[in-house]
Amino acid sequence: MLDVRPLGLDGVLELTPRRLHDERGFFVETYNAAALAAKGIDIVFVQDNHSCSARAGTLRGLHYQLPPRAQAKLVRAVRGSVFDVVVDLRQNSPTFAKWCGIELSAAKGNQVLVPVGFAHGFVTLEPNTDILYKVSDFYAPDHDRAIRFDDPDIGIEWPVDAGGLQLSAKDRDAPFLADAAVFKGIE
Ligand SMILES: Cc1cn([C@H]2C[C@H](O)[C@@H](COP(=O)(O)OP(=O)(O)O[C@H]3O[C@H](C)C(=O)[C@H](O)[C@H]3O)O2)c(=O)[nH]c1=O
Repeated sequence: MLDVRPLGLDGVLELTPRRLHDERGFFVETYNAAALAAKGIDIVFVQDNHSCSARAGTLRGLHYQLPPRAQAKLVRAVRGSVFDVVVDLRQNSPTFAKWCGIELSAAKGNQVLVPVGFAHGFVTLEPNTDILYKVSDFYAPDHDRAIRFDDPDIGIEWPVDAGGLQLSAKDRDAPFLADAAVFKGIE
């Protein structure tokens, strides 16, 4: 009932729960802890978040929380679509500063699992896009961090023109990776 596809960075997965269609439409278990555990994913999520972005080209990220409040995330689009990006911030990782991206859409019903140790961001691909996501620790403003979405040392190939992006001040003024706190001691 749950398809899992590795996305090339350690522990970053695309999850696609199977939709059960009938003449009314469909039903899908969007989160089932036992189904995740059966795939070796034993993360306890404690908070649900919902962000709504009115415009295409709205970019949120790259965000993460530092230890001891680091968060794993399970992200999905419930309306519209995004290009979703995950960046390895584990200093000792062979894929440090590497990124992977995937389109998440309400139509596909796919999700991305972001482990602790990674930054997360997305850009909306259409107007009125709603993203729901679970996190494995509560919001901790003092541990909340951002890195520039366009850091050349990461080199994310966003599928939208940088000129027309909508960014929060926090994201517009975020530091480059070289000046940011990263995850030490997590392999
Ligand atoms: C994340 C969060 C934020 N807030 C408050 C703080 C601000 O007053 C307001 C908007 O926060 P922010 O601008 O950080 O929201 P996004 O830019 O959507 O950031 C989120 O989206 C990127 C893609 C992520 O991966 C993170 O989960 C998260 O940082 O909500 C809360 O009250 N609780 C929370 O858990």
